[in-house]
Amino acid sequence: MTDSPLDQQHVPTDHDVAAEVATGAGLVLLGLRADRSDLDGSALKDAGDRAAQDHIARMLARRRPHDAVLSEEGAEDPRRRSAARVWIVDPLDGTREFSERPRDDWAVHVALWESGRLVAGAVALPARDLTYRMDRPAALPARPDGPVRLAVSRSRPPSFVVEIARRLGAVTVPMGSAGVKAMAVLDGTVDAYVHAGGQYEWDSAAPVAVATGHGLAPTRVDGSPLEYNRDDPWLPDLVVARPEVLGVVREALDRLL
Ligand SMILES: Nc1ncnc2c1ncn2[C@@H]1O[C@H](COP(=O)(O)O)[C@@H](OP(=O)(O)O)[C@H]1O
Ligand SMILES: [Mg+2]
Repeated sequence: MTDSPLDQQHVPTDHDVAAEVATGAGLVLLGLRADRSDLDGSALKDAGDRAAQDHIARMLARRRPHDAVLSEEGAEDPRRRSAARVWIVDPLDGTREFSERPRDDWAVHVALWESGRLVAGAVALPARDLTYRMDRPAALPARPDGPVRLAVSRSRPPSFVVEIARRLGAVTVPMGSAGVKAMAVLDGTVDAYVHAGGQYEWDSAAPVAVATGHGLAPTRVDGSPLEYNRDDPWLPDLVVARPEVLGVVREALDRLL
């Protein structure tokens, strides 16, 4: 029996939408960076934030018109407090690195929160031509012997994380963007990403969705669950660790807190 034309139509899942929207915004950002050589520094950051936000808002309105959106660059959407489905978006994470051509450590984050949990998400790393998806996990590469490798902010490494690294005898690996750091755990570049001292829900939602899809169990630094779509989107700390180091990282965090 052959499928009817309707059966053959591909109905995009929420995962597909997250990946399509994040990848598409990444292409817009790459184009902007290539075409607008007249822009630099804060002008390029602002243009990037705006172009990616416009693309994402337009695509989500087209693909998922009934859902609310919480975006770093968007106006507060009053529907989001009562909505069952909210897209949590950072149109350009690692804005500073985006503005420093030719750095590639910047990302686009698109996640979907539904009734209390993250159910879809994608992190695009446009300058590396990669999009990580919650629903397409790859096995983590084997961990090499040696000290724990911790991803930290290259521009403002939190003193809390520097102290954790000292106590663990860890090597710190500086890079921009929360999404890039979380994906560096998945691609085996580092063993863990620990952050404290300030961040918002959009900085971690999509990276946490993707890391969860890859079998990891991200938490707050005190081990409590990460909660999204709260009234105040301030969500200042995060731990994403591969299983082999989670125990020692947790122990160091518990001692310091
Ligand atoms: N102390 C802090 N307060 C607020 N946001 C912070 C922060 N430290 C890091 N972030 C945000 O987390 C993201 C990753 O930062 P970093 O590259 O330093 O690790 C950046 O997002 P944006 O680039 O979207 O602003 C940055 O603004
Ligand atoms: Mg961000």
